[in-house]
Amino acid sequence: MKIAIIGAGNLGLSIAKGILHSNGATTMYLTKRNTDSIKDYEKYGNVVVTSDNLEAVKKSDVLIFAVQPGHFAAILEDVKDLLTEKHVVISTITGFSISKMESILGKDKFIIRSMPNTAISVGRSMTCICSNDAGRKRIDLAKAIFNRMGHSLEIPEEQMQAATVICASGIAFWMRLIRATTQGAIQLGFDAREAQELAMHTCNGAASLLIESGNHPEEEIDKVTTPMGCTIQGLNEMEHQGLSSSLIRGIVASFEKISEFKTKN
Ligand SMILES: NC(=O)C1=CN([C@@H]2O[C@H](COP(=O)(O)OP(=O)(O)OC[C@H]3O[C@@H](n4cnc5c(N)ncnc54)[C@H](O)[C@@H]3O)[C@@H](O)[C@H]2O)C=CC1
Ligand SMILES: O=C(O)[C@@H]1CCC=N1
Repeated sequence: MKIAIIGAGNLGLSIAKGILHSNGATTMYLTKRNTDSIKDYEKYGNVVVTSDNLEAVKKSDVLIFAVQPGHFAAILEDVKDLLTEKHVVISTITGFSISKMESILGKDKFIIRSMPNTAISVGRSMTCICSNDAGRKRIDLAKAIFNRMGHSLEIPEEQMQAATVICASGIAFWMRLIRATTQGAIQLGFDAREAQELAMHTCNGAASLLIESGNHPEEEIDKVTTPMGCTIQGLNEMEHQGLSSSLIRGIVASFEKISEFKTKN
């Protein structure tokens, strides 16, 4: 697979790391306007670093765009005449609709809109995807690419903003929960490094339990909560203080913000 990542910034480089981690490409082009900070990637023999988007597009089949929303239309205009039947266009751009991409590239192009998260760099992204009509022919290819770097789910385009909140911003939300747990563990006497180790591996274990068993979280909670025990005591206190409510409200506030962005653009 010949992949180009157009816009090797935070997310683009996370994807590049995920692709390298999973041996997911025969060649990979990484583009950026100023390439100094990413030249090191050329130490991987199959990686080409360049500021020339046109060269990257010509030499690649799968084009993953990870630039800021304000730059995307102009870049599509620049490359559109180079697109052929071999190309699959995958956008990771927040709030940029498929119809907007089609209006620049044409409806006949294979277009996939995706929302990965930065855990793609370690092969653990939750990635939501959707496509235009033509792109349906390449949706399995897109899923295969993202499944090598985590888990993917096809969703209707209307849910893409909500998926951004849950999956992309979600990394930040979960980080805060892990940090808060770490702070609690330090207060109980662990040193900072151990406290984080306990917090993050417990978090990993909890998610893995659900992924592997298919169980509802409450089924797993029931197994841990001894009647009159310490777990239910802690859990109820967290709920009295608004744990679930605060998470839900934060998610809704984040969605309101992203919806505002959509209206403005
Ligand atoms: N950071 C995240 O967790 C997520 C970000 N996104 C989306 O991904 C996109 C990129 O976000 P970030 O990586 O955070 O931004 P960023 O600013 O770190 O990266 C964008 C990169 O594009 C490069 N660039 C600008 N113009 C270019 C051009 N003409 N040709 C080639 N490269 C060019 C910039 O030099 C920069 O390195 C955004 O649209 C964002 O909405 C989506 C999901 C998650
Ligand atoms: O915070 C943001 O607005 C962007 C979208 C998803 C991740 N970062």
